[in-house]
Amino acid sequence: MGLPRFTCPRRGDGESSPHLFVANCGPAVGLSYDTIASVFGAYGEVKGVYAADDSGTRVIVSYCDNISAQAAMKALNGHPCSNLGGRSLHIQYSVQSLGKVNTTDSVPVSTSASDLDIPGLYLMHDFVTAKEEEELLAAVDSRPWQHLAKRRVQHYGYEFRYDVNEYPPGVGLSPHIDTHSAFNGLIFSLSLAGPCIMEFRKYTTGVWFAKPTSSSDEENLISENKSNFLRKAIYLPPRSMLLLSGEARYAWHHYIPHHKVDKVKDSLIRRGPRRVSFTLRKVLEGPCKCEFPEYCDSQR
Ligand SMILES: O=C(O)CCC(=O)C(=O)O
Ligand SMILES: [Fe+2]
Repeated sequence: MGLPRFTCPRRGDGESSPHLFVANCGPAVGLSYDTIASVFGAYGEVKGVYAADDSGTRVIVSYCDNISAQAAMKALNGHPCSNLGGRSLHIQYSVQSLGKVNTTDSVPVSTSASDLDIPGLYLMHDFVTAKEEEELLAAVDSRPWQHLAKRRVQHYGYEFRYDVNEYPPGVGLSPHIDTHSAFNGLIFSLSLAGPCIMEFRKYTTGVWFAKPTSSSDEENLISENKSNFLRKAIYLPPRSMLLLSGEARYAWHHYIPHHKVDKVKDSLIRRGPRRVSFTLRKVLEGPCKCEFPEYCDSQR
């Protein structure tokens, strides 16, 4: 299956395109493609709304003609839009190129940690029973959630530890390494309610510094050179426990793609209404002394 391919906006693309590259807009910020199509439809006939990348926050709105695109650009660029939850969109012209993007442009997803061959990575299936899962979900749902831009969290212990994360469909997490100087060498993550895939990246030239949720990370993600890292991915079913230790914890970025459907071997697996993860970390006393200084904020 293929989708139309659009090139990133370039200087000089001018106002000659019926295709708009729209940032700060998409399922990861709570705007469905139907809603976007209907809002942009006020300025002309919309041929389609497509994901511009896998961030969930950038889309291509494709009109039948340039005039409609110009009208939408004028009306919507940089202005808070009440029909889009008050969001201000950042719009640029984009151009459609020949050919199709292969939507399977993703790394093969393994179902067991041993297939990935990343030292220190472990996945235990059925770590809790269905009954325990239900009880854990009921326990967190009885407590207040804190709303972040794309997901909800609950903190236990220290305030900066995001120990329970809730991801709605289509929402993931930008690539990051949990800060070495803040937490010790073991990070556990228990997946409940819905599945997802987790991608691991080892950057071969330098480190890609990132905080998980800032929009500038998404900019970095789009512009990064995809050949400078190794990629591997694993399927995290509900009730499984992931352990990141050693090299997996210290040297590999982990990333949850912003997908609604994941391709796992030959199956397409829908994310489900939500995924809740219990992330368990231990606060580190003193500097990190890991064996991966090139990735370590204590040793740089
Ligand atoms: O949701 C998960 O399984 C991982 C969360 C995570 O990586 C984090 O909070 O740092
Ligand atoms: Fe993390």
